[in-house]
Amino acid sequence: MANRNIMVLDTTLRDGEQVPGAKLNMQQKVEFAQQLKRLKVDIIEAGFPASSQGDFQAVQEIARTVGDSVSITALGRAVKSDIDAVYESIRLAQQPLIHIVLGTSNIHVEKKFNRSKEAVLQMGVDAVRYAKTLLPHVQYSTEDASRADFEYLWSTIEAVVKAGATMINVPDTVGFAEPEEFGELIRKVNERLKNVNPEVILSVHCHNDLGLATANTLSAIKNGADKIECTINGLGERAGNTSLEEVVMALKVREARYRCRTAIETTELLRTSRLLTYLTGLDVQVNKAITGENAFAHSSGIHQDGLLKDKQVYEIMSPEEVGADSMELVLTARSGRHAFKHAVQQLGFDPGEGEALEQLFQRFLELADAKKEVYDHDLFYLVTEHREQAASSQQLFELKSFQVVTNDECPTAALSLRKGDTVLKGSAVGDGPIDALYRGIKALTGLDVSLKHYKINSISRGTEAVGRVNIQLEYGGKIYSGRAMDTDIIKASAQAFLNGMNAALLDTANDQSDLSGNDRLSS
Ligand SMILES: CC(=O)SCCNC(=O)CCNC(=O)[C@H](O)C(C)(C)COP(=O)(O)OP(=O)(O)OC[C@H]1O[C@@H](n2cnc3c(N)ncnc32)[C@H](O)[C@@H]1OP(=O)(O)O
Ligand SMILES: CC(C)C(=O)C(=O)O
Ligand SMILES: [Mg+2]
Repeated sequence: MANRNIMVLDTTLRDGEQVPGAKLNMQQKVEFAQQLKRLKVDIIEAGFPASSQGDFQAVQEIARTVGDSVSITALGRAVKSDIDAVYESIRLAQQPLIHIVLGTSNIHVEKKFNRSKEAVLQMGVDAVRYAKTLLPHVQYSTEDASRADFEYLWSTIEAVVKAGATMINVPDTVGFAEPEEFGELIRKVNERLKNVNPEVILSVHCHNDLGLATANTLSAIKNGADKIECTINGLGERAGNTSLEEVVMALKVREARYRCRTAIETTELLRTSRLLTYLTGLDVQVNKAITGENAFAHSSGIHQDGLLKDKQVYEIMSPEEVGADSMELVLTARSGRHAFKHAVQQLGFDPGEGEALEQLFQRFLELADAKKEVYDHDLFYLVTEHREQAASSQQLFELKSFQVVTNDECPTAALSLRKGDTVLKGSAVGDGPIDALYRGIKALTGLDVSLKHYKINSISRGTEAVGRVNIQLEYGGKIYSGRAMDTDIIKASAQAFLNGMNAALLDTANDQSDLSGNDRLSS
């Protein structure tokens, strides 16, 4: 049996934008919509045009500039003026779709609208009839469906389908459903819907209040849903929406079980997630499935050993499949001899055997206990010092001291670095303290690097919180990462930048030795 196609509607620009702090301007929305097109989503929900002139214009601009090969929709209430705003904003797209929402649960009908069920149902029918005079494609969302009385929900669906709705969206608006129950709801709706009009597309829209959005969406797919609504990074009202990357990868990795596929270009997933983080300033938790920083990082010895023997031992999908760099082995005091040996060999050294290896490994453990994470340049020092090859370590930079003065006028950084036996001192001004620091480091090292990514997270609470800084820089056409942790976030920022530079220097040294056929770094 051929795999079933599941349509993907991305609502990051509508439900995702309902998150406090996630407000984007028009240019940012268009940039994100362009990335969604590269990701190959089927439908982009671009906004709620009746809410403000700014949102109307953003939806219109997305429809005009991005809506040539991807369907564009926007949301409105079951109110004529909202539907007019939706129509006017999306009509320039090639495949415009009007989206109308109206509550179906007793709570919504009684508390929000204070009307009879019949009156609310009629509002929905009238809204769909009106929308159909404007466009052929109309989606109707039965808001709060998972808490609705089933027979009332069904009469609403039947009535709006008869009025011309071409898509029925069943939302778990408040994230109340659990997977078995939601699957059963979709199975029942699907069964009846196919008898009324088999052409109508059945869609689901889940929220994550109990952390079940992905599970509920997958359960709905198993039970006949043709279309899913999701957001990148699971961004959305309250605890968020179904995370697009999680459902798409679950369908891909467990294809044999679901027998469903989406058109999503999975290698664009991480790029899309990073763009959203950059545009909104809302970070992804480090252990978030698929797009979290640690999603493909392995730090314990038994896992690292298994992965080095065969990636499948601890990897169910390859990082490259979602657009991430290849798997990352993070060296910590929980790492074992296999991972340590591998890292030393990657640097171009021979880690030795027997007693020699054991001595080196014990020194590594001491360092790892003190430093939490051990980076390439730490290993480099460890190995070269151990072998009395101090001359080779002349090329790496170490932070000796720094002072940053920050004010409105000209934030300034004064710092000194050590390079082998030489101490380099200098200062710089910048747009802010980190900018001043990085300008100073660049001037002292003389390395023409460009900073591509800077991220800081707090990894503990209180005034003693440890800041973890991750950077990416470009040097010689390649991207290098650096990270560092410290209770002083300015120090962590300087150290991460230097770690990235040292990684670039080590790589360059290795490339040169490869070219000359003379392994300069090995003993
Ligand atoms: C589950 C969801 O995510 S639904 C989408 C949520 N998105 C948004 O709310 C978009 C942003 N919202 C807005 O900009 C504004 O709330 C607007 C423009 C929609 C409405 O603003 P206002 O006219 O000032 O109304 P306000 O928001 O205070 O109240 C909502 C009104 O719409 C009514 N309403 C709510 N949902 C619907 C609906 N689906 N269909 C028709 N009327 C509705 C409410 O009953 C209330 O009407 P009332 O004044 O008669 O009691
Ligand atoms: C508009 C609808 C689909 C919605 O966002 C919800 O019910 O959560
Ligand atoms: Mg929602």
